[in-house]
Amino acid sequence: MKLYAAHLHAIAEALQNIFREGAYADREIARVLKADKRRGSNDRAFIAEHTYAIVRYYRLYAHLAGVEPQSKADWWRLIGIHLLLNDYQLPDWREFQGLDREELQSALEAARQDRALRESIPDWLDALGASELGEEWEATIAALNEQAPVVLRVNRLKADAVTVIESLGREGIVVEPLADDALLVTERKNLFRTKAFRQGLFEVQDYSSQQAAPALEVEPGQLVVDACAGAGGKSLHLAALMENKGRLLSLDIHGWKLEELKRRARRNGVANLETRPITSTKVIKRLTAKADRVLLDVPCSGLGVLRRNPDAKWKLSPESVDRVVEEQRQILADYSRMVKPGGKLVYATCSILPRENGEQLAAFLSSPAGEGWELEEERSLLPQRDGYDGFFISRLSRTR
Ligand SMILES: C[S@@+](CC[C@H](N)C(=O)[O-])C[C@H]1O[C@@H](n2cnc3c(N)ncnc32)[C@H](O)[C@@H]1O
Repeated sequence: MKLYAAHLHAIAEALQNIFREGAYADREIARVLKADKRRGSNDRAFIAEHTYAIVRYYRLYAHLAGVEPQSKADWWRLIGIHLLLNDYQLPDWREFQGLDREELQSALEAARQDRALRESIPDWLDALGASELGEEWEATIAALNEQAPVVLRVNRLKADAVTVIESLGREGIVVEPLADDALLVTERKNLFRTKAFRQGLFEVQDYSSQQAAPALEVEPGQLVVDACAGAGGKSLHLAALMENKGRLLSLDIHGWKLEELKRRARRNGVANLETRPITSTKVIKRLTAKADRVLLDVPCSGLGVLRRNPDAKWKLSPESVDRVVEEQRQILADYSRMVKPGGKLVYATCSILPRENGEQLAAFLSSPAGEGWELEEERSLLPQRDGYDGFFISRLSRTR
């Protein structure tokens, strides 16, 4: 593809804001793309794809460039390195002067000897991953640097797989059945503009994430609480599994996320969902021993979804991981009380660290709060083994 200076300017601006102004990569890319409405879908895809790739390989590229980028010229240098390593022919522009493909290749070979550099992650994260996952870490972090597959979940309140496949097919988008209600998108296209999406026939949701709601074994007519609902990816799935019958309470500490969930619920034809922001501990206390089912899709490090959110590598710290582990402990201890005896709870994370997953659960079960609970099932999903996001899903039942 021909290189356009305007695209590279947009990428440099996004990178500066992500790395120096603390912007989130997804929001910043959306902002940059919105700023110039004349761009076509190929231009937009180019900017998004290459910005993400440079965020992902930031440490490696900065090492090869020999700079900690601060200025526009520095970011252009990183962009040039990225393009050269991805077989682009660099135009004869002043910004790219001094960049040489062969020199770069030999510097890359040397850098590859060091895993943290090769995989472009901070040293502390490499040490943490190795100590937490042992031999599995090397393949896990390599898989987390690959581009994520795009998976859809058919909204069974409105459609079946065949309807979605045919509707998207009419708009030139090919999807293949994957398993259950999951469809794999074989070519990247803007799915959100399709008729099928606007009609609420599907949601974009990774296949690992699609396994959380079914694990809760909900039944139509139950009282189900999704206690960390966010914008509701899993609430929408729960409502479909409940066939719109019973009560689904979606809670979160951030009311604005629940507003987004309400919009999505309308599009999905969900009729049994109520949102409730957690404004005080009373919201949880009032539900003590009331729920048949509780989903705890807790805040986590997000290390299982680095493919989608590569900037998390640069935003996390050992301290922030410790903090989130403590939040999870608290949520598990307090929110599990909402389950009534005989009811069930799913504890899930999009992390690959045993500290946030199996160890967190084991600590709960051996604590006073875990008395009267039994572990029914636990599964760790790894990108290199299972093919999708890193995820942890466990189900507990309350015996008394
Ligand atoms: C992993 S995200 C949830 C994603 C969501 N379930 C989905 O499927 O789209 C975790 C959510 O927990 C929320 N959260 C953080 N601390 C919380 C707390 N103490 N109580 C309830 N929710 C909390 C965050 O705002 C965030 O939306």
